[in-house]
Amino acid sequence: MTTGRQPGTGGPRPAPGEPSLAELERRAASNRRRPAYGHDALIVCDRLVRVFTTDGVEVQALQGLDLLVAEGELMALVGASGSGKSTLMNILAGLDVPTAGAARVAGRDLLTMDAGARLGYRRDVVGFVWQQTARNLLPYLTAAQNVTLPMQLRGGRRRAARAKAADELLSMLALDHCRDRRPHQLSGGEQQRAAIAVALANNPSVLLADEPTGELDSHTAEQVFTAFRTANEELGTTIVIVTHDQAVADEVRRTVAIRDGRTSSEVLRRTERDAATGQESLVAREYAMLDRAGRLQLPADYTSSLGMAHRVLLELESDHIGVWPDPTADGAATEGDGDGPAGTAHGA
Ligand SMILES: Nc1ncnc2c1ncn2[C@@H]1O[C@H](COP(=O)(O)OP(=O)(O)OP(=O)(O)O)[C@@H](O)[C@H]1O
Repeated sequence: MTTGRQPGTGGPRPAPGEPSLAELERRAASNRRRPAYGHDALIVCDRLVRVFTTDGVEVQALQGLDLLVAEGELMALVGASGSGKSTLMNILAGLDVPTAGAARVAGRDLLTMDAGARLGYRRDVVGFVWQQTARNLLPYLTAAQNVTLPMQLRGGRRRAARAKAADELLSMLALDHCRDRRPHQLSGGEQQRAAIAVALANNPSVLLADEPTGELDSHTAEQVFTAFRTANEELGTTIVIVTHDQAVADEVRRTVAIRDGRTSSEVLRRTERDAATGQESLVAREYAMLDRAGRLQLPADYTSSLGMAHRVLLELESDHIGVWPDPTADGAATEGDGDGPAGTAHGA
């Protein structure tokens, strides 16, 4: 990678009101004094690596994945099959251990926990909802008994208190009528909502869900998603949902895409109010991820359309970085093609 212009080696003077290069350098230096990565996040994945070895063949399921999730967030993870989503969820659930990197959830270090701490973590800190009902609910227990079971296993609450807490959870998720039914007497959507109640039984900090609406029609999926939203809003539970369901991904404020074992892009949605009409609308914007080494994954369709490969030219401007194809490369778009920089990284 070649930089077209280095700070301090010339280039146009900043326009009035724009920061000087000395100012940009000062800002860069102060960035270096920032607190540790993810110090205030509830979930911190720092250059997470997971390598599986089967019959001597290595698969790098996670390849230095960075992810921060704030307390109280409700967010979605998306990505093609094999991109590493389930591997990440299994690590966050305390069911698998990363090969390298760091992972912390609610202050617990997922790499160094011993078996006892791991058990406590799975019982008290995280709850999970899987796609397959059989993994979520015991078939011979009623919905209420399924919800009280994790409380019983944890201990500390009397029977009446457990029953009351289970009733409250089922009621919050609009499942009062299912209280005394066994899983086979519940619809698919009711089963998944009961699974959410079970996952919330011990009031975890984090609720993880892997394809929770994968086997449901869109109307039922919507009801299940509403249950997640209720848990997030009423109990403040931080929720991470892996999904292929675009409708679910569109409902949350932040959707993180994973590609080849790394976070590659994020879509943030926020409500904006039109200053003139006062009308509110939801605006979604896609961001590329800049990792802590400064690496940026440019979308393949952007780079291929401009013939970018291996080397690019960078240009630092006061408010963005321009990314240009290497004019010496075979097949690269020649300078003057198009009418602007090949790619830009505003604010990067
Ligand atoms: N236990 C394992 N042993 C060997 N390879 C594995 C194992 N688990 C996952 N992998 C491999 O790691 C990569 C990531 O798999 P993972 O299941 O995390 O992807 P995914 O994004 O969840 O896919 P899907 O959406 O299909 O569930 C894949 O190449 C997969 O084959």
